[in-house]
This record gives sequence, structure tokens and C-alpha cells, in this order.
Amino acid sequence: MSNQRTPLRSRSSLGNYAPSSSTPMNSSTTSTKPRINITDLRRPPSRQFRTDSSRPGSRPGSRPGSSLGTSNISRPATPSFSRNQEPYTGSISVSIRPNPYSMNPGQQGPWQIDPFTNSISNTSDYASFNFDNVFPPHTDLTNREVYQKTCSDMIRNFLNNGYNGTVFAYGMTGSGKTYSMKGESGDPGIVELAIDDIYRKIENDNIAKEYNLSVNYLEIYNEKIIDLLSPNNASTMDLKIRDDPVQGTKIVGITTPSISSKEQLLQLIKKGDINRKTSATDFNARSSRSHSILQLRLASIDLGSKTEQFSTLSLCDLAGSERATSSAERRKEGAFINKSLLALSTVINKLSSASTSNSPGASDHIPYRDSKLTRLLQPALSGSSLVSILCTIHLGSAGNSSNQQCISETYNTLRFAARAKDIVINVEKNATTSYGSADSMKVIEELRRTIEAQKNEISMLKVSSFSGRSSSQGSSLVSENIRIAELEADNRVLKEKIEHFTRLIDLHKTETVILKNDALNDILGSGSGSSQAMMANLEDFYKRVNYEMEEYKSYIQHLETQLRNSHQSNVINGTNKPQNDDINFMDSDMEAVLKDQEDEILQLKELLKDKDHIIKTLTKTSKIRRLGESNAANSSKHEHKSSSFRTGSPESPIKDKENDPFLREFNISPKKPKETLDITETSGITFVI
Ligand SMILES: Nc1ncnc2c1ncn2[C@@H]1O[C@H](COP(=O)(O)OP(=O)(O)OP(=O)(O)O)[C@@H](O)[C@H]1O
Repeated sequence: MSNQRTPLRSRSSLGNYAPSSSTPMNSSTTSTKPRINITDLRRPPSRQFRTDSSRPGSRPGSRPGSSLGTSNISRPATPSFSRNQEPYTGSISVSIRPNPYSMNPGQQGPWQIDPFTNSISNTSDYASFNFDNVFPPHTDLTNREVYQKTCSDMIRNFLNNGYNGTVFAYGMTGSGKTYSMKGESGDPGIVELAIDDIYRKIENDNIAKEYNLSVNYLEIYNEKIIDLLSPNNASTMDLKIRDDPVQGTKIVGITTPSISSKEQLLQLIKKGDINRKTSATDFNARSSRSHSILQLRLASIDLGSKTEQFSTLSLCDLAGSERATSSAERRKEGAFINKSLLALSTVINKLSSASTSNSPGASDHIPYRDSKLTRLLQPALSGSSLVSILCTIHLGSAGNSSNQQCISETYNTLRFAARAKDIVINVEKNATTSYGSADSMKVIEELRRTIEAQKNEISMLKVSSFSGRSSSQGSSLVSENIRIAELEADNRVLKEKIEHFTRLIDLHKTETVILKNDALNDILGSGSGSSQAMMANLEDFYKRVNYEMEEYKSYIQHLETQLRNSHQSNVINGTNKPQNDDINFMDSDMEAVLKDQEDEILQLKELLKDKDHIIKTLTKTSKIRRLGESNAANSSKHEHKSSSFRTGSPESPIKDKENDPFLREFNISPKKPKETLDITETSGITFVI
């Protein structure tokens, strides 16, 4: 069980950010054939795109495997996003952008683009695809136009409505992912344009709001997560991913500075870009050898209602898929890149099947854990974020055998895009929480530190007072004793404060655990049914949690056995390890898998602890409930109508719940629509089953 939300199958109320109509497309796109202004094709030296004629790619014999692989099939573009719709059900926004330098000027390539119907078709086998946007291969198409159509609505929802947003660029090496995300001088990319919008909002918002922005920037290089903003150049450190009930996944120990100005943010990103691994390959003079993910976390604080809402924007520039290249080092990187992109495709395929299939269980297992990339994209792909995918492609030229590889890669990218377009996600905006709950933890921490310091002082004073002093020092001894007594009194007060805060936080945690748990919340919040029925449901739920815990335990046992076996076979095989590079590479791969398994075991154990917490809570509250009911029974026998443990009155079940000691203990009111629930969270201690 994980905190992923299963994509919905229904497409009935599709709604995603609408392509903005405010930016008209270039008028030269009226033709169904892509037209290129030949005078614009001055290709700067850095834009070299070389194809490798010695390794021709195989031309796919069949049309794209998805339902789109036939001509004239028109795929509905993502429908308009209705701003009031929440939760937000719809497909992922998918756009295609060709690298304008990937076809020979004046030569008709194998692909025909119609930007008005947003379709791209192959002129020889008539395969046709429709997406939210298919951009023409024009050199004068700016990143701003691409941003307006693919991301700006998402950014608006990220800024104004508490939605998370994820943009990722996907495509073959050299097809223009980094160009689109990062831009070049005079043509800022999606990252900078999004930051412009964020700061425009922060600086111009005159409502009583305050914003805190923090950032982290990482790359996944050879399946290692590397902190690109690390101050101590820990370039080889492999950061760990943890499941997080609030954010989905969390990178342990990643540098996350708070940002005070746009300039500071751009400076940091620039620093991260310098740290990112790029190298010249056979295909791209400056090829990204890693996937990069930039995360901007915005806290919007409403000073009037003293609430805050967090939303996260993730901007990902993936490394490009590629065939084997001539350098061994690049080949090794390429193997990791292709492996993780394959994992991403598999996840997309499964999600797409789950969204389109009517057979129950089609969404059973989505292998997010197969790569770090899919682990990190898991929250976004499983419904915690609006998603926009920009697929970049090479168009190639017809009759040119050296371009066969591009054609096959373009097919792959379009198939990936078509699958992604099939996915239907159900996205909820982030809950509004009471401002400052995280501060209580800080206060406790400070109090603890003060106590520790005072304890040290006390023991030092005690030591010095017992270390043989003369009678002339008697007065100072007395004052030291007074000081000790004062400190001990202070200490007691501080301890009481800590206990008080801990109790508050514990209660808060329990409330959050319950409110975050849909099943439990449904049971507790349903406005109908008797309290006996609710107890029965709770007991049912309790049994289920117990059952799931048993499942977890046996799964952990299974993983541990697997791990032991693998360790043993490693030891046995260790004596005659082959020297071959590739096999050593497989060994390190194996070690990575083992490491992942160990991590998974630790995470599952953590999850068990959380389950223990919920079981303890339920046990405790069942006792309170029973006590309440027996008191209420006694009271009604003695006709003490004012009893505080009164049970259900048939005419007003809702009122009954308001008076319910069980519900009062957790501050849960009868079921309200989700957005009006006052969910307060303590930092990092919420739990979702
Ligand atoms: N739309 C575009 N307009 C102008 N130049 C482009 C465009 N797309 C790509 N280029 C140029 O093509 C070259 C390769 O692009 P880029 O580095 O963005 O590819 P990539 O997909 O990020 O490759 P890799 O996966 O190897 O990192 C660059 O020199 C870039 O300037």
C-alpha cells in the first residue's frame, strides 16, 4: 500500500489547463506542411546535430501501438480547465516541439505537422497523433510562446489555488529539452519564465498575504541523486528518497535554501546548472548526462485567517534517450539514462492502461520503484500534481538513411506522448493549514536545548561545590546552592512546558492522522447512522489496519530473505568475479538494487510504526467511546438529560455527533466538503494509510 492515488478511469469531467489562446501562432503555420523560413536556418556551431550513419535505427514496421496509430484518428485535446473545479480531474497536458534544426532546409521530411489541429502525421505510413499542442518547426518560435501554451495556466494554479505543478521535457538527445527548459540568451526558457510569473505574483499581490519560497535542485546521475546546490561540493553523495505523507516523496538532507529575491534564486539555479553533468556526445555537443529536477516550494500565508498553503512546482529536464555512443563513459551513462527512461515509459504505459482499461485490477501495480526518476515523479504521476509534458523531437529528412534512427526515436517519443495523453489524473489542491504549527516543534526543540544547557550548568555547579572548599568560601557556596535551586526550578517549569507541547502535538498528530485518512474520515464524518454503526465500522477498519500490518510484516520478511539470499550469492560469486567492465557495472547495478531493497525495508518498518500509532489511537478511543456509551446508558436510566456523554437522539444525528466525546476529542465535526475541513497539520508527522 502506498500513498499514491490511483488515476481515475473516467474521462467524464476532463479538465486541464486550457491552451492559452492569447498567443497567436505564427501565421506561416496555416499550411498543413511545416514551412521553414530558409533565411532563418543559420545554425550556430553549438547546435550541431549529427546523426550516426554507422548505426542506422530500425524503421518501425508498424504504426504506433496506441490507439492513435491510425490515420485520421483525432484525439481530443485537453479540455478547458474550469477554475472552480476541485478536485481536478483530467488528462495530462502533452505537447510536441520539434527541433527546427533537425531537418534539412527545403526538404520535405517524413513528418507533417498541422499546428491548427495540433496533429503530427507520418507521410509514408499515415500514422497520426493529436496532442494539446504540436508546435511547428519554426526557428522563430520562442520559448515564451511554448510556455504560454504549455505551462502558464498550470503556474497560475500553482500560484493562486494551491495546486502542485510538474513540467517535464522528454525526448531524444539533442532534440531541444534543455533549450526549452533553460533557454538561451535572448530567449529565456520555461524555468526563467515561471520564475518571472512567481515574482510578478509575489511582488504585486496586495491582498494581506505573505509568501515564502524555498528551492532545491538535484540531478539523477547514474542512478545517484546529487544535490546541485550543496555548499560542500558533495558531488558524489547519493541522497536518499523517503516516502512522505504530505509531499509524497522527500529527499533526505537536500539543501533547501529560503529565497529572498528573484536574483538570488536565478543565481542559485545558475550555480546548480554549472554543477550539472554535461558532456559532448556523438549527438549533442553539450548533452545533459543526467535528469535534473528543480523544485520550488511556495508557502502562501494568509495573514488575516492565519492559515498557510503550500504548493510545489517541479521543473524537470530529463536526459535524452540515445543509442550507444563511441565513448565507454558515455555508454555507461547512456545505459543508466535509458534504463530510467524505460522505467518511466513502463510507468506511463501502466498508468495509461489503468486509465483506459475497464478491467478491474488493471492499476494493480505501478512499478514506480524501478528507478529513482519514477520514484521522484511518483507523486506527480499519481495525482498530487497537475502535469505538463513537453516532448521534443527530431524531424529528420526523407530518403536520408542516416536519419532512420531519428525517425525511430521520434516514433518512440510520440508513442510515449500518446500513452501519457491517455492518463487521467485526479488532482486535489493542497490543504490549508493553520499557520505556525511547525513553530511548536521549534519551540520544543529550543526548550529541550535550554534544559540540556541548564542540566550541564547544574552538574558543573554541583561538582565544584563538592570539590573541597574552605569555610571562607561558605558564602559563595550558599549562593551557588541558591543558583542550583533556581535552575532546578526553571528546569521543572521547562519540562512541564515540553510535556504540554508534546501532548498538544500528539493530539494534533492524531487528528491529522484521522483527517488525512479518507476511510477513517468517512467513518467518523458521515452524518448518518447510529453511533453503534459507526463503532462497528471503526472496528472493521481496525481489523483491516491490523490485517495490513500483518501483510507488511510478511512482505518485509520476504524482502529480508531475498536480501539475505542475494548477499549470500554475492559472497559465493565474489571469489571469481569477472574482470569485464560490463559485468562489474552489472554488479554495481545489483548492489544498487540491494541497497534499494534495504531502504524499502526501513521505510516499511517506519510505516508499521505509523500503523501502530493509529491502532493505539483507535484502541484508546474505543475505550473512551465505550465508557461514554456506558455513562450515557446509565444517565438515560436515571434520566439525567444533561449528561455530557449523551448518545444519539434519533431526530438529530448531526447534533449528536457534535456532542460526541469521541469526535470532540479529535476536534472532528460532521462531514463537510473537503475544502472547508479545517485540517491542521504538524510538520512531517501526518500519516496516510
Ligand atoms: N527549438 C529550438 N530552437 C533553436 N535551437 C534549438 C531548438 N531546440 C534545440 N536547439 C538547439 O539544438 C541543440 C541541442 O539542444 P538541447 O541541448 O536543448 O538538446 P537536449 O534535448 O537537451 O539534448 P540532451 O538530451 O543531449 O541534453 C542546442 O544547440 C540547441 O540550441
